[in-house]
Amino acid sequence: MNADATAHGTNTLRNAGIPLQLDWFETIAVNTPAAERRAATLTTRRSVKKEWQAAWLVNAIRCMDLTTLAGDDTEDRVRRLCAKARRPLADHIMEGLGLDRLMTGAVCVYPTMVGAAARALEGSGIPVASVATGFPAGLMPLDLRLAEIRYALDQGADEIDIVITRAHVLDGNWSALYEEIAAMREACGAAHMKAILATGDLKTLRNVYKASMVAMQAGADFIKTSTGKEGVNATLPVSLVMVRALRDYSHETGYRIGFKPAGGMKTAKDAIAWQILMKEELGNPWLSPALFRLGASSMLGDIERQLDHHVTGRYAASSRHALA
Ligand SMILES: O=C[C@H](O)COP(=O)(O)O
Repeated sequence: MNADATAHGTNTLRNAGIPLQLDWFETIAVNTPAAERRAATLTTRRSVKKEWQAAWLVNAIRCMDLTTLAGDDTEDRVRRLCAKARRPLADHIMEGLGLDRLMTGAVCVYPTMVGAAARALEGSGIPVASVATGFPAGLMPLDLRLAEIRYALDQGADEIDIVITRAHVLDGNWSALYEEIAAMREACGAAHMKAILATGDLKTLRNVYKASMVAMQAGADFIKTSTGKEGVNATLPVSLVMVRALRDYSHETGYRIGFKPAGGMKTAKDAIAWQILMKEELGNPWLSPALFRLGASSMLGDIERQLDHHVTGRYAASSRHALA
């Protein structure tokens, strides 16, 4: 195991991966109704109000991969997003909360936008995450997918969000999945790798557990639910199964793996629900950007609106909190 300093200065052990262990997941059974029931109770048993709510929302910003992954992205849009990542809340909200400094966990963009993001974030300490490997479908030859990782790194990416070949999961070809992810991890070098499982394409929660385990065995630093482009993106039952797999892997190996729900999360309520999941299933260490990221292109606006209300007692029109 090698010690690794994350972008936020928290020391953690980086997952080196292990040889493929089929017996850790081959016979796994997932009780879907029980997972759904457990996920449903997460948000009903706790009522988070006032200062506590504000603190959870500020933490959500610290853990957010502020994202733009659209076909009409431009360098201008990316620069505006980076400005928002540096200063996610209006001055009066920062003052009202008594905060001096706050920034997002990362900015997440397409590979051709990495250069613009890296320049705009220079000196901020905010990492640039790039999607790669034929995002979102991953249906490209492996050598081109690996070359895309190298391109993004060359442009200045600090983190790489890879996509897996869903067919390997649907066909139960675990060794092909393992080999692919291990090759990607090697191409990432020192950059942390998040493995996007595209859970909405994987058909069963059992497949979600198995794909999570293979990704971690192959050396993923984070497992991530979705690209934001599948028909169904991040859900709490899927996330519960992934964090249980993560907990099992950590228990077996001692490595702490990060979790990134992504896709379709838009509200402050979502931000709190996923943090409750992390706290209840894994504990406080998984509420820091080193081990938890919320991948979202349009959640920050609602969080800012709720924090504005907390500080001023009034709801501002959503147009006042433009972008993200
Ligand atoms: O990785 C992040 C996701 O692509 C963001 O999805 P979203 O646009 O639905 O928030």
